[in-house]
Amino acid sequence: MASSTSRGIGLCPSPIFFPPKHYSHLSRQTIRMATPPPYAVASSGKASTTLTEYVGDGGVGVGDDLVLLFHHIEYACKRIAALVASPYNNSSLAKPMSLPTATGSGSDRDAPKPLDIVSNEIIFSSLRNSGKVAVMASEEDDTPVWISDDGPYVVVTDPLDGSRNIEASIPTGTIFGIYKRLAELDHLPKEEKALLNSLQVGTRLVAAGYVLYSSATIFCTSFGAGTHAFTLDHSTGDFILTHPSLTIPPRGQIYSVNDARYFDWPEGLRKYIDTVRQGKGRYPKKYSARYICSLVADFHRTLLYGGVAMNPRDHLRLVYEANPLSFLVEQAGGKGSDGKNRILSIQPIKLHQRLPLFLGSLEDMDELESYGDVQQKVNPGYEV
Ligand SMILES: O=P(O)(O)OC[C@H]1O[C@](O)(COP(=O)(O)O)[C@@H](O)[C@@H]1O
Repeated sequence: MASSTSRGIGLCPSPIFFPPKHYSHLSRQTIRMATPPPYAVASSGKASTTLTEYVGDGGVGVGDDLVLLFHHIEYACKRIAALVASPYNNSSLAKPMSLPTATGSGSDRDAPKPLDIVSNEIIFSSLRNSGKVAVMASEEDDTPVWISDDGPYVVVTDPLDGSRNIEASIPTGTIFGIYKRLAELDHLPKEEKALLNSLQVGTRLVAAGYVLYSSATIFCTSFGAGTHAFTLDHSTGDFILTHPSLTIPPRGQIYSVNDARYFDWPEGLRKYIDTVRQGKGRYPKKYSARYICSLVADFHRTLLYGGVAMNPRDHLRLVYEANPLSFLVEQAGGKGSDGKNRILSIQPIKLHQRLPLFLGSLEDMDELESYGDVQQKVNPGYEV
């Protein structure tokens, strides 16, 4: 295990969720039978669609392997949701850890908090238990972890993004992307094939998603046929389909950026922000600013309300954050770019590669990119 983090940190017991670890050998039909029917009933009298049902039956045609894998990801995210909301979150689990191995190895990663590590552990054990994953590449690990030679999928993940907010109970999120294992690399040594499988270009994504841990826990996902969001019903433990076929408005009235960095921005980005907030852009309304400093939360709001969410400096990661979220925004009719290029077309060359990230409504993104010079090159390393 080539991780800088120790597997086996004591986990809080999961309160109510039935672990799916025995499901890996079961068929989709058997899982459906083992899954209790949803209690929630829409006003039409029709039972609501759960994520499990949607993935299994919803016409997405993803195949049994992906159904199983999703079941395990769903379970992991429910555990993380319980953890971030627990009293332990406000104590030692929220404190940053020193990162001796990563620092010593010249790692490009930020110092994790125990909650980052525990979330990573939860995702890892769920992926392993699914029996469907060949390799997991996590923002919390220095190198990808080879799990199983015959796992059909590769999972990339940021297990708990925005954890710098955790002591203040501000929203956080899990981000993941799923690729097929590249069978043509099977003959290579494990370390090599683990890395190359994890560096697939975003256009090869089979599915992606995020889970927002906020006032509601939202599981938003796409299999390449639209973007759909499910809300956790805490009384039943089911994710209920609440936002089928999410479409981002072609134009919003909100920009989302850490504008304390204004004086480190390039001219083009300053001009763009100055223009839209004065209502002098292509859309003649004064824009508002919203910035939570938690990527999943800022992205989720942008998907629903439109506008543009950005981090113009080299900070967010192509593999774990930019690619999965760009896949989702494109599937919702929007755009993901580094300010110049389509994110999904950028070939990753490093696992923890960082880049400027702009995600949002089609018209807002086109207008922003027309300013050309929007990537922040001055990146002094801010303390908060
Ligand atoms: O400091 P900045 O540039 O505002 O960056 C904030 C961004 O960093 C993140 O916290 C991600 O960084 P971490 O992975 O270190 O938590 C995002 O959630 C947030 O959007």
